[in-house]
Amino acid sequence: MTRRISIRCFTLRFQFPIFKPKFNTGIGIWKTPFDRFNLISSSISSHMEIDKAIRDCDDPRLKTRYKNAIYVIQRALALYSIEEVAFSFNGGKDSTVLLHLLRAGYYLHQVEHGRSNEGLRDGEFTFPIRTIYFETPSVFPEINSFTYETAASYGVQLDIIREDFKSGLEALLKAKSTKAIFLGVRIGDPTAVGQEQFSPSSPGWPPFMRVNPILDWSYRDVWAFLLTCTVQYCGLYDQGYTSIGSINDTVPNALLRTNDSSVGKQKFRPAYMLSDGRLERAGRARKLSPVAASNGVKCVEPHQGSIRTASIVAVGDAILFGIIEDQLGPSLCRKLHSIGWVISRIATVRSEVDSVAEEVERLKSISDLVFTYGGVGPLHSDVTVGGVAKAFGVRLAPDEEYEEYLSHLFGDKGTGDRNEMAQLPEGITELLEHEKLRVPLIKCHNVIALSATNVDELDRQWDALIDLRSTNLLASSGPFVSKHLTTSLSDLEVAQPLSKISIEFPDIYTGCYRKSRAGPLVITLEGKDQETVEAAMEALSKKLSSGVKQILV
Ligand SMILES: Cc1cc2nc3c(=O)[nH]c(=O)nc-3n(C[C@H](O)[C@H](O)[C@H](O)COP(=O)(O)O)c2cc1C
Ligand SMILES: Nc1ncnc2c1ncn2[C@@H]1O[C@H](COP(=O)(O)OP(=O)(O)OP(=O)(O)O)[C@@H](O)[C@H]1O
Ligand SMILES: [Mg+2]
Repeated sequence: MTRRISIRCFTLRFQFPIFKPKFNTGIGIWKTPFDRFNLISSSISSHMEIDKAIRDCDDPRLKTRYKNAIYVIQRALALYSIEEVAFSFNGGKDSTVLLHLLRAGYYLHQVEHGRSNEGLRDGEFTFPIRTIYFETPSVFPEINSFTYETAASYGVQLDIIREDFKSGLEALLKAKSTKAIFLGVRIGDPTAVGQEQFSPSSPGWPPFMRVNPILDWSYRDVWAFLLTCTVQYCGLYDQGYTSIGSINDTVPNALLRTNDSSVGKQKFRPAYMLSDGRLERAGRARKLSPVAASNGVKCVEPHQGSIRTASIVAVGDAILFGIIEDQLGPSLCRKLHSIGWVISRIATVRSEVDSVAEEVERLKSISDLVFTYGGVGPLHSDVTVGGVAKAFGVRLAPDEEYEEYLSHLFGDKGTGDRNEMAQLPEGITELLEHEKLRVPLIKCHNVIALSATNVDELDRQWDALIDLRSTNLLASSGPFVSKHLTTSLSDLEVAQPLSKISIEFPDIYTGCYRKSRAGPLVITLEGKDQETVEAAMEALSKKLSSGVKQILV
């Protein structure tokens, strides 16, 4: 059964190695960022040396990524003339990688066509591809100066555009015949969803081909390349920035914060120290709460006293057929309730992609967080992740970071060449890592796919989620205060006074149950504010007068 297999999958112990870039460049071995500064002066500047640095390095994954990216660049240069292509450069790390790939790719393309001297001016290589930079008033000054300085260093002629992307591109295409634009977009970027290495611009945009040579590169590939090639990158990345937007929406990544507060100012480790590349954009949502950010909705930070809602989707035919009794749902409800969250719905669905997708799609728009459990694993009935992808309208794509976790768990006992379990919703997946978890939890916007298959595992995953303070996912919204009352009155006698209380105290939840038909009725009043709950209880006791047996706290 799915559930058993999943238990086995996730109970082995292993430690995912923090990304330690291999700095063996053939020039020297870097150990610390400090060493890196010493090396900058001897940094590689020639386009040929980029190619050599990669060939000489001992990182097979980087070599493969490089080879594929160069292949895409060469295909583009074969399909379009040099006048018909442009490069969209903004000084960010991804576009810096692409700049150097284009330098190497163009050189290799020329060599292939027996024209290795073209593009050389006074022994210096002039970057031959028209380069566009959309400069905005809200750009980080460090990014702006890096963009200009880099352009000057590598003979790049920058076309500065001070319009929005669409209008700027329209004007560019009118002025100069541009058929293809190179971009440093990578899978995982919100804008990458649905893109291939060659993707026509979207409907409504001016017509050109978007060429994405590093689409399949991971965060660590980017850093492995920049460090291996010893090329300069914008200094903000050494100050904890991991993905850079505008000054209004970008802060250093809290996951890189150091404990050193001696100087009274927060300090951050460099970007390449971030171990989980999926959290690269964690510094890109300063003004949004995590939940709202993932919904694309603007709202204030979560605060004590506000109501936060969760929904739960249990996936499993075995629950619906009555073969197993679901214990995780009630346990999760108790946990959420204990931190003041309101559970709006708990639904159990068949182990079918469409059933999961339908429920998740509905609940994700009415809840702050949706939890799923069941249906995670290697079996054909393990459809939850596929259902979540479908709910968000994205496809499943291989996820290297996750694959690495799984290969640590399974070794060679994977499921063949393509590990289906390592296919995650493309462009929207965040891996929630924690030392208590053998495998990180999968989070897609406001949906968390729990892999727990029993209450112990659920406890562990819950503790990890609570502990992930940097994500502030499960911030307490202020605990509920409750008071109970027992009465010997009948339901009919209680009905009217209770409905009056609901009207008088709209913020109070009321609930009634009897342990047995003949036993007393237990009424619960619950709310966030102690005084209101007490006032409601007093009002109710007065209304029931002699029928009240006991008030319990
Ligand atoms: C050269 C270029 C071409 C773009 N083409 C498209 C496009 O075809 N469709 C689209 O929706 N967005 C397009 N965009 C916009 C990007 O997808 C994205 O909105 C932009 O890079 C801002 O990303 P950010 O919000 O992460 O800063 C393009 C941007 C640039 C610079
Ligand atoms: N203002 C801009 N001018 C020119 N190109 C841009 C601009 N903004 C984005 N792009 C293009 O879109 C790509 C993706 O942008 P994105 O912000 O994801 O990456 P980046 O800026 O290179 O690196 P980072 O993720 O660290 O910010 C860039 O590599 C670049 O090709
Ligand atoms: Mg950027």
